[in-house]
Amino acid sequence: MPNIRTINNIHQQGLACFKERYQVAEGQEAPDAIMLRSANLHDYDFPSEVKALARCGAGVNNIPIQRCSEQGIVVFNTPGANANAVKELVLGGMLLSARNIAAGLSFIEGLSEDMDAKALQLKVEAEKKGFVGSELTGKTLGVVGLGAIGAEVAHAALGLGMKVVGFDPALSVQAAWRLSSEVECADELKDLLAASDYVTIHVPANKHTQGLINSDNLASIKQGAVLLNFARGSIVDEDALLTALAKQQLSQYVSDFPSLALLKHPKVLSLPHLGASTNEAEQNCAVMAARQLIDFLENGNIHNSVNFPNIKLSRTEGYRIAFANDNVPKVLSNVLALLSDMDINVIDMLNKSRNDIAYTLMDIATPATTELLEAIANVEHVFHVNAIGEHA
Ligand SMILES: NC(=O)C1=CN([C@@H]2O[C@H](COP(=O)(O)OP(=O)(O)OC[C@H]3O[C@@H](n4cnc5c(N)ncnc54)[C@H](O)[C@@H]3O)[C@@H](O)[C@H]2O)C=CC1
Ligand SMILES: O=C(O)C(=O)COP(=O)(O)O
Repeated sequence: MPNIRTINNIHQQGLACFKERYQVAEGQEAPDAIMLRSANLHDYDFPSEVKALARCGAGVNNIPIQRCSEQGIVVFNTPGANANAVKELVLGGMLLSARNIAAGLSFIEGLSEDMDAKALQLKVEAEKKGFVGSELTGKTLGVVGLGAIGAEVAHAALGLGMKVVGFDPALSVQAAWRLSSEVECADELKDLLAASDYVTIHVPANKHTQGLINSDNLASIKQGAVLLNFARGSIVDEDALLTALAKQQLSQYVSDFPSLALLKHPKVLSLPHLGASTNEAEQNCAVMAARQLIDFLENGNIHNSVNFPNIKLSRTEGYRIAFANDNVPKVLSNVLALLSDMDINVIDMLNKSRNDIAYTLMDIATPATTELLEAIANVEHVFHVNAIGEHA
């Protein structure tokens, strides 16, 4: 029976997918796979049994991908499964800032309950002029990153009557197909910043996007623009942000990632990383992650991995083995020669590669023995081998 260790709060519907065929628990011993959300695993010691990690969500900056690849651990995420939830909160963030909602709420919270009804009404009507806002319709939204979330935000903004400019030089063909032709494409990030009343960031956090919004770029931003960050804190350089707020270049920063330097800043609205925290998104992500893990553990198939190639080999007959190796010549032929020497017949086979990693699924006529698995593991450049399901 395979073991699943959970970290973070994983939606019950996702856990229910494993039925009684699996042992699933927080802190489960000898886990074949780990399911998690935002927990930081950079200093985590992976037990030797771990074959897969499933991030119930989009961002994988909390996972040491390179180390996982080296240890043959397949890392999955759930692209698009929480995009709608983030989109809705981004709309909320724009409205919070456009209509002074947070300031209005604190004003009301600060009123004394000792007032009579008439005094309350007079006070409200007298003070509301301090909270006059502006409308989103007719304004320009700049969307940095037009993947699953960026595209949804762009479409919702068009629906509100905003003009939308996007920037995404690495946009996938699939994502481009999803995008409305009404989204204008900026050639440079600076062009987007110069044209937008609101700028929202939807790129992954990695070494290329660290400090993507910096003093150089912020110098181009339209005077008084609002910056929204529901992607990751590291994408915005904090010193540059504070300077832009002080110089009124930016009128507000709305962020899902509170930081000590910004906590009490009057022009910063921070939320406690709530973008994907809806029942629907948590369920979508957990169910998708669980299904991907089950197909991997039971069939070796890989769908939505961030480090291994996608692969799907239908099960017909025989006994399945899977192995991963450095993506260099001769490994496959060496493994096939070994099978031939051991008089083992191959019924079906699929080999895929991605960057430095090659991965093979093979259905053989007889159950894989420990001797066979050890022999494959000893082939030069093979770094992981596994018998899928019941074997000898
Ligand atoms: N606040 C929250 O709770 C959540 C935050 N996120 C964050 O949002 C990020 C994006 O999520 P998705 O849209 O689902 O991912 P996605 O992978 O569908 O889209 C990301 C897009 O960013 C583009 N991109 C990458 N580098 C870029 C750059 N330098 N400039 C412009 N575009 C660039 C890519 O080409 C891709 O189209 C996640 O990586 C995660 O960090 C995701 C979900 C929830
Ligand atoms: O999916 C993402 O990238 C998120 O940031 C969501 O994080 P969470 O699952 O709510 O901890």
